[in-house]
Amino acid sequence: MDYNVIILAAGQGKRMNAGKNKQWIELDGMPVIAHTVKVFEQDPWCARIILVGNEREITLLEEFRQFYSYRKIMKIVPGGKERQDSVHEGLKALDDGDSLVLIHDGARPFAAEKDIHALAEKAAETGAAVLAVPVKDTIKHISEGQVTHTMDRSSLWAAQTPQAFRLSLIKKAHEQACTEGYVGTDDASLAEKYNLTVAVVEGDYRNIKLTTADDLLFAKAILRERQEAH
Ligand SMILES: Nc1ccn([C@@H]2O[C@H](COP(=O)(O)OP(=O)(O)OP(=O)(O)O)[C@@H](O)[C@H]2O)c(=O)n1
Ligand SMILES: C[C@](O)(CO)[C@H](O)COP(=O)(O)O
Repeated sequence: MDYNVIILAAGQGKRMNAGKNKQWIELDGMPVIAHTVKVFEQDPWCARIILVGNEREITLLEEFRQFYSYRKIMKIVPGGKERQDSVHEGLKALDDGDSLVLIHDGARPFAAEKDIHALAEKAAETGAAVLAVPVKDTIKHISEGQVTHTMDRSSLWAAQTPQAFRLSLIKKAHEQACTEGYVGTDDASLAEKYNLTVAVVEGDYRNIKLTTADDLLFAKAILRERQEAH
């Protein structure tokens, strides 16, 4: 099995409040983005990486690629204002419509190879698949400071990345969304909007997105657990 991956690093990390793009925060002496790229550099199924970065950080990303001798990064392209715009830019860098593309947040450094493989296999079969985990909390619907109702948790799952698609399908969905001005918070939601079936592969709770400062505590614990396992 062969896939290409688009890794997104063109955000600002406002909620992390680190005074810089959160991709450059160091964990175990390596920036977050280096941990994320390493997962795919090491995965034999990954053929090519498209890295999407901030316009003003492209040179920094070129230097980063050289420093870590990452060989699979085929292109480093500037992203856009929203995550969806950045994915769209990444998709434009790929042109084999039949191929499988994975789309992944640079801010998720702990995706496990076995989950990536299960996801790729599922998308190769169905055209579109996401990693997700069942929600653990009770979820309330709130309006004007009051609970309107409690959701049925048995059908609620939290979507993660990577998400995997046949390139032609997700390109078409992104182009249509762009034309219509539709914005979704992930790529699968665009596929859903245009009536594509999206399969779910159960992921791992450790595949966190580093969003706020408290996520770094969990990240450090995950790295410590890995070191102890070796
Ligand atoms: N215009 C954007 C916005 C986000 N991302 C990327 O999408 C991933 C998930 O987004 P998120 O966690 O929201 O990152 P930020 O946008 O950086 O964070 P914030 O919303 O707190 O500013 C991150 O790896 C981020 O770099 C991107 O490539 N381009
Ligand atoms: C794509 C994503 O990581 C799936 O959980 C998430 O939707 C990104 O969301 P954010 O709004 O950019 O934090």
